[in-house]
Amino acid sequence: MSRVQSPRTDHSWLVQCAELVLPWLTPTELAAISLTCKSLYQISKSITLRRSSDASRGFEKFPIPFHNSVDDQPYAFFLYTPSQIPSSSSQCPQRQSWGSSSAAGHNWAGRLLGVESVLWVGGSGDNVNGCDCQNCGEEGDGGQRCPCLIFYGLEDVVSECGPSCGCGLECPNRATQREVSVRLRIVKHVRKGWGLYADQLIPNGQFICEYAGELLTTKEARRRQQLYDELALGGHFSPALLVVREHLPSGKACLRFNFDATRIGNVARFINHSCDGGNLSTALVRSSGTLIPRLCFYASKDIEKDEELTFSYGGVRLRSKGLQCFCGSSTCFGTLPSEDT
Ligand SMILES: C[S@@+](CC[C@H](N)C(=O)[O-])C[C@H]1O[C@@H](n2cnc3c(N)ncnc32)[C@H](O)[C@@H]1O
Repeated sequence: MSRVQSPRTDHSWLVQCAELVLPWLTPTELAAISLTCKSLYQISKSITLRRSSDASRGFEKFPIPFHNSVDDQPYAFFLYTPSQIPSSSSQCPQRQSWGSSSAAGHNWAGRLLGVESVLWVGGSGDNVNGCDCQNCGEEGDGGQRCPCLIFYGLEDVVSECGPSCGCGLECPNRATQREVSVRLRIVKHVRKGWGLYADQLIPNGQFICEYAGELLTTKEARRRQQLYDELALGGHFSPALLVVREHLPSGKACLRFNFDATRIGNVARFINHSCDGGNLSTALVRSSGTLIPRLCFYASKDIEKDEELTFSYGGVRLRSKGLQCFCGSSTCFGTLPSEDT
């Protein structure tokens, strides 16, 4: 004879399902479901707490918490990728689990469904101390010498080992390909929105992070910029679409890259602008064997704990109605840099 299940058993089944499903929901969906019953309210609350304690969803070395004493938004919602991803719609995920108690400790590619990093180097390989190049790992006057590490005569272009080398992530010439290794937090400012802050002393020259996000075609970047401009008009929307132009020594534009971290990105999407150049410098980093460079951020001076990390978004202000700048520097221009893409 079959027994009728007790309400208590049904309830624990609901809780188990909720623990599996709710981490995939957006904040709006989570808020709606939390209104349905006391148990789901409690689960949603603990998911919200976990989300606000680590923006990186466990992908980086240290948790990167949100702090907000301005309003009641506990965290900013976006999908996390530690490195660039191509933007073709079939490869970009619509959802990513975030806020489950067992979220940490997995390979990121597995959690960002359907997406492979264009620069991900899996496994450490046999030759963990350097790449396959003849002189890799030799100590020269200035320390490590590797033919893969070439400066093109321009301060802001750097080359690292990449997929065409036999080395793994431990190679000293892959400094920008590992996790974010400094302690950071994300703090809300009443006028600038969220910003990225140092949670430790960061020495001059230290690599901070790359600008990870979707790599767009220029056509798609233009389409999105139009959309973002319209959304920004209504306020409460912070686009994170960055266009990088690589110039030939002659000064003529040579290559253009469009990185969009608005929907999918990493912590770099929270770095605000400062008209005085801030405390970060940028470099385009090329890994041998890859075509697309990555934009990387380094400390351009010693940065104190609790200091905001900022850089200059550029010097061009083409739009007459640019957004107001609140960088607070003595050289503040009044409006944010803006350019039609
Ligand atoms: C890449 S996002 C930076 C993170 C952003 N504050 C957020 O809340 O997500 C760029 C946007 O941040 C805001 N922002 C950045 N720097 C600013 C500044 N100095 N003054 C005012 N707003 C700023 C603008 O809305 C800009 O479009």
